[in-house]
Amino acid sequence: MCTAATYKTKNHYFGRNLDYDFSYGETVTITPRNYPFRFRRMGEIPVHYALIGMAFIQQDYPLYYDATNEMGLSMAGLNFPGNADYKPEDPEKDNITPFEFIPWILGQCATVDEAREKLARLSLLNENFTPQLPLSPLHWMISDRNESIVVESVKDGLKIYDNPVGIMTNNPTFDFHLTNLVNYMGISREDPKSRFSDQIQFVPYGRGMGSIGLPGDLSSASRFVKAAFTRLNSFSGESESESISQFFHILASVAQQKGCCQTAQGFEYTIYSSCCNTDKGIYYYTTYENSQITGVDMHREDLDGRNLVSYPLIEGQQILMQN
Ligand SMILES: C[C@H](CCC(=O)NCCS(=O)(=O)O)[C@H]1CC[C@H]2[C@@H]3[C@H](O)C[C@@H]4C[C@H](O)CC[C@]4(C)[C@H]3C[C@H](O)[C@]12C
Repeated sequence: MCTAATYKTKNHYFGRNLDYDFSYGETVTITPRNYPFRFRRMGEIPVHYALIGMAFIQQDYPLYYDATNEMGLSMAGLNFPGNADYKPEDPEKDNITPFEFIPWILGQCATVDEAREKLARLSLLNENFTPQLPLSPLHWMISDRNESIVVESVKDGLKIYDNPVGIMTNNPTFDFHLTNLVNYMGISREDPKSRFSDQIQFVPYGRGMGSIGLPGDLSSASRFVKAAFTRLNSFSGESESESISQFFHILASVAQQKGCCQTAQGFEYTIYSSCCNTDKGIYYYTTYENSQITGVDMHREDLDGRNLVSYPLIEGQQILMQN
């Protein structure tokens, strides 16, 4: 399971929980402007926007999970098993493999509107990175500081949804999540008013009772509702510290603790949580065992370089002893 989110104060923030049962060895990866992006069917883009995000580097290629470019456009891929359907080559379209999708959009687009133009010609090509690294079934959220969309390549084509909620999780398709949210319209941050019956008057016996019924389970549908409620009711100051603290709290509301979701390989857990200040190009993260927020600033690197820059995750707790 995974959850992605956006958040805006003075700056704009984009990030996600990466929930899975094992790690590929991903690193915070900066792709500078002059690293040549070679596409399987679309030739080479020698110069493009610089990117920062989380990626698994293979054969000197950044396989991004989520990233932001220097213009503040961001993108995250989340699992979409059983629904993702990638296509054979279509001579009428821009054929991009799913693992090239983040570089293709973030390398060239500054806004969601520009991404929409590229998406109008796009087909997601059914071609593996290598036989050892087959394609993952994914869907994506793309966001700038003003709006978000969701992209799903399914049996009957490429679907693009406006995402007014600024949250995304996993299955089923995105339209379900928006409809499902309506089931929770009675939930509120305020004390509930009794509408049970006019024959009996209820008085709340404690705080937080307006949110009774908000789901707390780990399913994708429930995480969507919980994260949407938390994000849409979020209140924080505008400083960097207050904003990223609030962002990590939104993600924490749907984080997964080891042991609660069993898989064939073990347990699904929140391997990392990320929060990118998309205006400043600073990528913050925590890991399951490192609650300290660590940051990597793309503008401290040579963005005109040609080589990938990779920061291994700091994974152990950084405990500050106070005595
Ligand atoms: C597993 C990750 C998604 C996490 C998630 O959504 N979990 C939910 C599980 S569930 O539905 O609820 O069961 C996805 C997100 C990005 C994916 C990676 C990126 O797409 C980059 C490459 C792409 C290659 O084709 C496969 C390896 C890979 C390195 C992918 C492995 C894996 O599928 C990742 C890491």
